[in-house]
Amino acid sequence: MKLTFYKYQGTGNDFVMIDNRQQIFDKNNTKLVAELCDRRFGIGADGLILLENHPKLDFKMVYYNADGNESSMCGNGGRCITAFAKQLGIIKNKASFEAIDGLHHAIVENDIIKLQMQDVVSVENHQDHVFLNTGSPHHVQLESNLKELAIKEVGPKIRYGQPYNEAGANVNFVNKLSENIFQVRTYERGVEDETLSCGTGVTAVAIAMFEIGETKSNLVTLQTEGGKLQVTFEKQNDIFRNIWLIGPAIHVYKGTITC
Ligand SMILES: N[C@H](CCC[C@H](N)C(=O)O)C(=O)O
Repeated sequence: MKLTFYKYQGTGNDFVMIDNRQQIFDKNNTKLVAELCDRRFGIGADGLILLENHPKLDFKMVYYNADGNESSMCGNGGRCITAFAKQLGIIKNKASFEAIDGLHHAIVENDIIKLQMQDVVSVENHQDHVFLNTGSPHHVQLESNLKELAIKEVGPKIRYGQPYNEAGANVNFVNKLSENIFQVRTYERGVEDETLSCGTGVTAVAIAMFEIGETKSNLVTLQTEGGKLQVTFEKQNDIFRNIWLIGPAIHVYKGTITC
């Protein structure tokens, strides 16, 4: 089969995007998804995203990690699919779409996409880390020397360790640069490697830093290996609402592949 795909990246978190409105893609073919995401034998990406029709909303988003398995919400992917929908002429500068964690609204301002994330109702503040779910599960811990951090060794130990085990969590290491600017490195579940940024991850970091008092600002800048992201939110009665993930989403190239 000849497959047309679009390569997108959001602060270095990259995706194979497929217009699946005609339902042409074999969604149960985990091996195919992993092969397409393979950086040596395939196109290469952190994940694969299907854009599908929705009966009421602009579109539906289906997300797969690079290991080929469908997974939880991808924040950078949500920003990239919004840019993709605009490129396809499905939307102009606003979108409402369904993802695995529910309804999302998005706003396009040139290359910058603002994506509304689901509310966060629980933030677990542990002794040496914070755990919360921003559409995907995230472990957040402060780490002063991110430059020297052996993330490929330390990341999996936490991702597979207690209490996450096989189901796992994404692991975010944070260094505070100023009152409302934090440097972040992320080891991602399902990619099983460091990604240059993680959208639900930086959202988790911003909320976690506010929760533990490392910032009093509700507009937080996250410096990732792949670039700058911003997160805004409001905390009302112990619930974090009106959460927006803001940053670039770039079309890299369009291609075809026989598979
Ligand atoms: N790997 C994550 C999903 C993608 C998250 C990330 N790419 C983002 O931008 O939020 C997980 O399995 O929980």
